[in-house]
Amino acid sequence: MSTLNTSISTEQTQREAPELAPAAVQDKPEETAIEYGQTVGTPFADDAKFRLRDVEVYYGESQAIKGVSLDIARNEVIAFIGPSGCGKSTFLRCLNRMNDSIDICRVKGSLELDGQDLYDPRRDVVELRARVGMVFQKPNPFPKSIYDNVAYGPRIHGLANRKSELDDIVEDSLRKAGLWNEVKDRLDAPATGMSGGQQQRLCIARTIAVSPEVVLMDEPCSALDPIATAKVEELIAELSESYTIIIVTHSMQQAARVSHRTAYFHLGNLVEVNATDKVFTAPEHKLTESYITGRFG
Ligand SMILES: Nc1ncnc2c1ncn2[C@@H]1O[C@H](COP(=O)(O)OP(=O)(O)OP(=O)(O)O)[C@@H](O)[C@H]1O
Repeated sequence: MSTLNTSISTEQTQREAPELAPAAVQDKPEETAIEYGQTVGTPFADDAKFRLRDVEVYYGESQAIKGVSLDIARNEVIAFIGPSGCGKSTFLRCLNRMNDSIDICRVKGSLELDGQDLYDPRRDVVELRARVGMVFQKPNPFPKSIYDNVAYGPRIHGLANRKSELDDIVEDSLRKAGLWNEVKDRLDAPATGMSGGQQQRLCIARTIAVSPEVVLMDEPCSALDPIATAKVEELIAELSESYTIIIVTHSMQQAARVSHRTAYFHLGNLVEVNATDKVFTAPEHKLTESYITGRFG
């Protein structure tokens, strides 16, 4: 087990995905490892924000997550990658109990945030989702003004006593989301009139306005053009200084640019977790290697 280096520079975020090393795949665990739910690499961390053990998720009778154990360290950026349907989003949604809203979904296993049971029935889920915020694939601003989108969370959580305090939170959140200069003169304009990339950064501002500890991102750039994507990726690097960030992405280049560790999922199993450079240059598992070299997925 090693302590993660969780600092990441803008320069790192802008680098290209490293060249793959397909020759280095001999003597890797075969698919049999998956049958036993073993994960190769470094799934555990010294400074765990999330401690997740033997997590299983079912939709009715169908099992989507098959005994996944993983630590997510404080202030790390971890990317979840894998073929479509492998369970990345399902596992991500366990972390702020978004799956609770799906009637047929059952979550089993031990899931802890800061040593406390995430699924304790006494837990206030609204408070949990403020601590563990989420940014979705498609920007989903409320049909309100730019200001009110960001002020919404702080208002319902009672984070500001006076209008001036709320103004400060809105400005600070928009600055952190790299949006302040673009919108400061039109805070009363409808958010739906912004570009897609601006809307996504507004959704990030809305998420961070309630001072979360963790930000979950489910393919946050899939609806964005390359320029808007680059801005969001820069933002992820900046936010990683203050927050734990977990990002689901179909873009291996994006995972390579933004994350410290990468977790590779396959058919509901967590196959490999390693430092991102290692996953993309010298993966330990044959399935990871097959995926990153484009043999499937
Ligand atoms: N609401 C749901 N009801 C029933 N089954 C679901 C539901 N959501 C997901 N599943 C199933 O769970 C499995 C994992 O889906 P999930 O969306 O988590 O995968 P994913 O890796 O995020 O896929 P993608 O990359 O396509 O978004 C799939 O077989 C999917 O069909």
